[in-house]
Amino acid sequence: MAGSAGLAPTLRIAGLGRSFGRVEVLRDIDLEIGPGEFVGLMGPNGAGKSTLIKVLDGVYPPSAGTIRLGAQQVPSLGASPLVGFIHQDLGLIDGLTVADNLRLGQSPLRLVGPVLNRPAERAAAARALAAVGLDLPVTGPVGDLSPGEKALVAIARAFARGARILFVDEATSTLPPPDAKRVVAALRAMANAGSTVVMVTHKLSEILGATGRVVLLLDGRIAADRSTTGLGRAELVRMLASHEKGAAGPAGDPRPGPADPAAGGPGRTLLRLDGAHGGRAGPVDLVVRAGEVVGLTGTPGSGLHDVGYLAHGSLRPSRGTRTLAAGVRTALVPPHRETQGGFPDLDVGVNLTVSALRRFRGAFGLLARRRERAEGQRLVTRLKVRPADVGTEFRLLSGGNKQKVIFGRALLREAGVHVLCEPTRGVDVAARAEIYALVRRLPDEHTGVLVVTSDAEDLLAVCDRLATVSDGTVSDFRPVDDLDETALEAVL
Ligand SMILES: Nc1ncnc2c1ncn2[C@@H]1O[C@H](COP(=O)(O)OP(=O)(O)OP(=O)(O)O)[C@@H](O)[C@H]1O
Repeated sequence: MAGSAGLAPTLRIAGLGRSFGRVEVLRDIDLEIGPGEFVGLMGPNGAGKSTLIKVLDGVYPPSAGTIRLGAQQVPSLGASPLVGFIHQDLGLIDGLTVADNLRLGQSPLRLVGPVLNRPAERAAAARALAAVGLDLPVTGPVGDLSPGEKALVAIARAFARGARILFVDEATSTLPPPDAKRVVAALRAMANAGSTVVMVTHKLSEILGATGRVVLLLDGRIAADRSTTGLGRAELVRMLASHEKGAAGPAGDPRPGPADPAAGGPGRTLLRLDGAHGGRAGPVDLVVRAGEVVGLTGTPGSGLHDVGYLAHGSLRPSRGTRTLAAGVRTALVPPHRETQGGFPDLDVGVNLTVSALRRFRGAFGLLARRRERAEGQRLVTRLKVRPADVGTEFRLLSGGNKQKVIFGRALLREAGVHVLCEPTRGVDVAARAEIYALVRRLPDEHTGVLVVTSDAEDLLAVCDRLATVSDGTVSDFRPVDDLDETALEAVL
């Protein structure tokens, strides 16, 4: 892996700041990062991590400060061929081949005149892939690759174009654990070969397992910058928690287990799928009862999320049946917040309450606006949405804060069956603990929960029983107490 890389130049950032209107999102950022460093950039949702990356990329000019690459002061790093940026949207085109994606934006290799040198392009593509430990046909479409392979192709492309400093913004947050591990291992190999990697992540295991240095951003400032040598999980959680009340860590409170049958649940079946087919899923047999949290996991392409949509009702079974108990409503946290989540131009308050307006209707069907806003504000505070104001436009929120609002909206619906797809995607350590606590409190004699996620930590923290989805079908359920994270990853 990561063959003949030249050394990365040293990056020096001094006094960097960025404001939007009167809001100072980044302040006094000083960082010096040398060749071969693998830096993990952490911080709560809304701390300014993505804004920092965007300022460095040149998307936003800085309001203050300087950026130096080697000996040279530059307005941003985006124009330098020595620097690559990998955003969550990887910038690949599914319909093009791997080789064409790797050459995207560059002039084609030619034999003579207009005649393309396809063999040379393919050979260069194979070399680029080998540098990230990928061995797959370069003539196949990128659309056929797994999400992890796509991320590796994006990294290979940056590297092949000469990048020796790589910024990776939460590229692993949507990947199942085995894929995320492959990506992080490829980045580690690049750093070992003399490149510089700066990776934004909320995953403590990635910081501790792969990086050599952690930079903690809080409220737009650097709150800690230290080597990860000798740093343990507990201390890392403490670093975060010392600034974020409630960041008890992903373990959080112990899972209480299914509601006591003597107290009325679990037992009553709220939802059942019998031989249901829809999208890539089917045949699916599934029961969600009151008082329990049921978990489903699987790899991308397994039909996992389609099982969620079938359960929620947004996907109608083309065959088989879906039965909801009388009077039971469903609520959904969709897996892809950027495209399915919110109303970008409406404010956070409306985004929270829009699916639950009937709760706020009084006499003559009039909306009790004040009560609606107060309820929204309560959830904003509870879920630690930043900025903590129901009046903020949804589109201005950071990724993790959008996720919290979408989760809050599902809570407000007061449904009988909550279908939560990837409920903690992109949220910080404190919000994750809060979401776990809220999910654990949901099931009662009227309410059941279905968690559909590739995140093993979610399943272990909140579920009573779980099964895997593969080729669209659901395996036998196992009590979660029979499994640990390693066992779960092995089934994925
Ligand atoms: N164009 C903008 N106008 C106004 N405020 C903005 C704009 N872009 C970002 N912000 C604000 O800047 C803050 C930092 O956002 P940013 O996306 O950098 O956070 P983050 O640390 O990457 O969070 P996450 O972990 O949730 O992705 C947020 O409060 C966000 O609302």
